[in-house]
Amino acid sequence: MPPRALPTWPGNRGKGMSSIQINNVTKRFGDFTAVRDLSIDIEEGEFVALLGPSGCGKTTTMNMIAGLEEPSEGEILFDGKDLSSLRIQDRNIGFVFQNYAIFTHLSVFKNLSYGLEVKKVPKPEIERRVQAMADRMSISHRLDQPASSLSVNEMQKLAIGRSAIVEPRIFLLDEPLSNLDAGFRAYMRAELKVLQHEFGQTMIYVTHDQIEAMSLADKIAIIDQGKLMQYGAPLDIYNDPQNRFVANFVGSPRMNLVDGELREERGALHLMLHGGAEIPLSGKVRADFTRDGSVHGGSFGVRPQDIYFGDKRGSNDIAMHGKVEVLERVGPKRLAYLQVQDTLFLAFDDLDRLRVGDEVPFYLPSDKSLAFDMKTGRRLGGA
Ligand SMILES: Nc1ncnc2c1ncn2[C@@H]1O[C@H](COP(=O)(O)OP(=O)(O)OP(=O)(O)O)[C@@H](O)[C@H]1O
Repeated sequence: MPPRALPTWPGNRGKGMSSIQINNVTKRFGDFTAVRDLSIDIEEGEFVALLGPSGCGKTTTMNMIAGLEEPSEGEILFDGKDLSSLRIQDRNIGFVFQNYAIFTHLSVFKNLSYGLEVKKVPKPEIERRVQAMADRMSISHRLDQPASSLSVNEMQKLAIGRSAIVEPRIFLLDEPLSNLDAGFRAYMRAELKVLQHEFGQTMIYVTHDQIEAMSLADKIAIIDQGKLMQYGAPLDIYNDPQNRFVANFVGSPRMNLVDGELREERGALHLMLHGGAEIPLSGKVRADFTRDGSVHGGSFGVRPQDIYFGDKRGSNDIAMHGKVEVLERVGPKRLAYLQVQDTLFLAFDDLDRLRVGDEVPFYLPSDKSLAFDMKTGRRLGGA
């Protein structure tokens, strides 16, 4: 792994960060609606990830913030002001795209100095700032070389340094790490977090990688088919997903989400799963399913990390029985695939005693299990 760069950047705190308000923004391309009635408040200095599957409207949202696309409806305010009449180059927004946008025929120095020259910064000041940024990015030994001679990893650092050097009020990053190999990607993830802290800029980061979003962002906006599904701090989203889409999208390994019909018999409520198994509901998750009285079918959600084996720990925890189909090593733990009729549950083998083929009891903790309405996908009950 490359060594951490030692010098720190003097930073931008208090020098021109921006808050951004996206108010009821819709973007249509002809008959197609790419973004629907989107509202997000971003505080100054915050690091916000736009997260969602391919084609959900992340880049379109980013382009509207940048001024590259106009909203069909709604408005975007910077520090409470509408900048739509300002030229893009006057908005003071920095970009880093997946494909770098580096001038490969120019030297590393020229790439770094370009934005400052456009702003007519005095020459000695340019030299000082280029040197400081090159030191910060550990590419100062490459300053005189053409950018085309850089490795992919150095190129990525140059792309970030080039945008950061002009100290934009807002930094937009669109999948900036997707071309990197896994090791350097993890390093750059950590490095970006440090840089954001040093630069102090408002950053918006587009990604379809939930691990990247969870580890980097102060807040995540999860988007599906142009609609905002949830906006909040990573842990709040992880612990308290507001709908089935978010529950399914966030978390690794994914949450167990099983669908079925509710059936009540002599006071006992069961979720009859489509694969033939049934979950006897009790405690909090039972109350969640029945709270509004109108739900007949639902999804039951429980994270693999919350299922347990051995002795029952909570009086309302739900006892199940399944066959260990597969054991898969994930780091220091083993992930068990438990077959219950036609339904599979994933759980971590927390006692490290399971063997493939075993028929074992396991427990679903009622207070950590989630209920979703099957029709709308909305969360029932809640934290
Ligand atoms: N100029 C355009 N004209 C027509 N449709 C467009 C245009 N730009 C984007 N779209 C469509 O809008 C939808 C959202 O695209 P967008 O690029 O914002 O998604 P995304 O979430 O960034 O996806 P990806 O991760 O694949 O880039 C897609 O279906 C895309 O085909």
